[in-house]
Amino acid sequence: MKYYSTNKQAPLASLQQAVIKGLAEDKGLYMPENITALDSHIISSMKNMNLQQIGNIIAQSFFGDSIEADVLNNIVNETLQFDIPLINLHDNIYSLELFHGPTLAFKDVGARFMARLLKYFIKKKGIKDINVLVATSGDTGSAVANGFFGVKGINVYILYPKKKVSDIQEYQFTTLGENIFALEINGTFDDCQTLVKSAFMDKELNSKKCLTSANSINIARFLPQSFYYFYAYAQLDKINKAKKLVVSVPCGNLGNLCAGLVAHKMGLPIEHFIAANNKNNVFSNYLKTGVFIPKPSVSTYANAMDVGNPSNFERITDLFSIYSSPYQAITKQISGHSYNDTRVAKTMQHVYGTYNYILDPHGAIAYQALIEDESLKIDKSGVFLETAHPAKFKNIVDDILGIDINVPDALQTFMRGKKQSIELEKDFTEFKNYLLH
Ligand SMILES: Cc1ncc(COP(=O)(O)O)c(C=O)c1O
Ligand SMILES: N[C@@H](CCOP(=O)(O)O)C(=O)O
Repeated sequence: MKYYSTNKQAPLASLQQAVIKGLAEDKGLYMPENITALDSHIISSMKNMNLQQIGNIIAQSFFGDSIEADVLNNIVNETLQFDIPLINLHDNIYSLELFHGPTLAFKDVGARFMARLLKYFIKKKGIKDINVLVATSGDTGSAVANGFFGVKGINVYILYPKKKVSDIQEYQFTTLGENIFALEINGTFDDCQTLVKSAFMDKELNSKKCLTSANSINIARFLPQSFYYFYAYAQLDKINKAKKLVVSVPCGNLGNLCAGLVAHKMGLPIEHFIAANNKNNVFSNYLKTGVFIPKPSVSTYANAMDVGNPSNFERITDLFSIYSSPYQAITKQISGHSYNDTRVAKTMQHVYGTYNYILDPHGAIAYQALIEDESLKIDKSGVFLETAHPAKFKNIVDDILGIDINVPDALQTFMRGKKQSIELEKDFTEFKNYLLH
């Protein structure tokens, strides 16, 4: 399988090239040339499979012609060492709990997969030294740091917006040391993302350093995120509730939603998607107006979704470019909602008070969008993605719910470490000089 750039101005790349490069040289995002539809009987047999077995089928379909079967199989099995349970919250509403991995957010799936695949490719190619650049609004940083920690020959640079991630998230990627370097940028997540993308376009930097990205711009981070859409379906199918499925996704950089759309293109019968935004509503505005206008992000309770210029918008438009009217096709498939912090707090209080379930602010946005969206009728099943453990946002959750949420051991371990970070301005020359020092 070859990968093309969404900007269509770069040569096709092999999987190995796409993973090692991260971003295409025309600044576009790589997409697979073919997204093969699975036979419906394979999808219906998934109800009798576990997560690893399902992950292997999907991975085989994407990457099977580029990697030996046993290698791919091991990568998938090592990646998916935790469950992703679907919890019936009430009536026809289900929470897909994506926070049971080591860093307690959905990013663990893509980050663990990518770390293993990159290790395999750099060994095969004899690359001795590679630098992974990551922009994070909170969760990608910790998942990638965890995935690459201690791996010889790989240095990870995590760019995060100063004072705009939760305390626990910050501990998770600033306390590890060794090959993990945290760069505290005086700006927003979008500034961090722009610095990373600029680094890939800089000739001098690329002639001196081998650079790649572990954001969802990297195909190996992005595509594995479709595994769990199939697994959610399989869990519902097992209890005869998979017909007429609506999925609500809390959106920031749009990688997670886009992975769901890829799963749908592979034949997964999801009837409708809901894109749930916080006040950073560039995408839900686009769904309403047809105009995509990036804007500076504002800080919200759901900080990991504070994105003003989502990267994967171009993958979404690319997926729908086969239609004569892409915008109409997109809005038929996806509806959008946006909520402010007051609404998020009310939702969290309502769900905790009524169902004794603690939502994190990101999941709360997806839940609210799901129950409000007109696509969710009584005969349908509604799934929202609960993308992070609520304890990652302890201060906010405790304040809103008046509780003292228990912090799992996995998170407490990080909090015992010492923060080490380097402060930088949102200035490319400063960042470049830092990388070259
Ligand atoms: C907890 C959480 N929810 C939702 C999102 C938004 O996901 P995406 O950037 O793939 O749209 C993020 C950030 O990626 C996140 O960390
Ligand atoms: N919300 C993300 C932002 C980066 O998203 P990515 O999926 O493109 O890596 C975060 O938590 O860092």
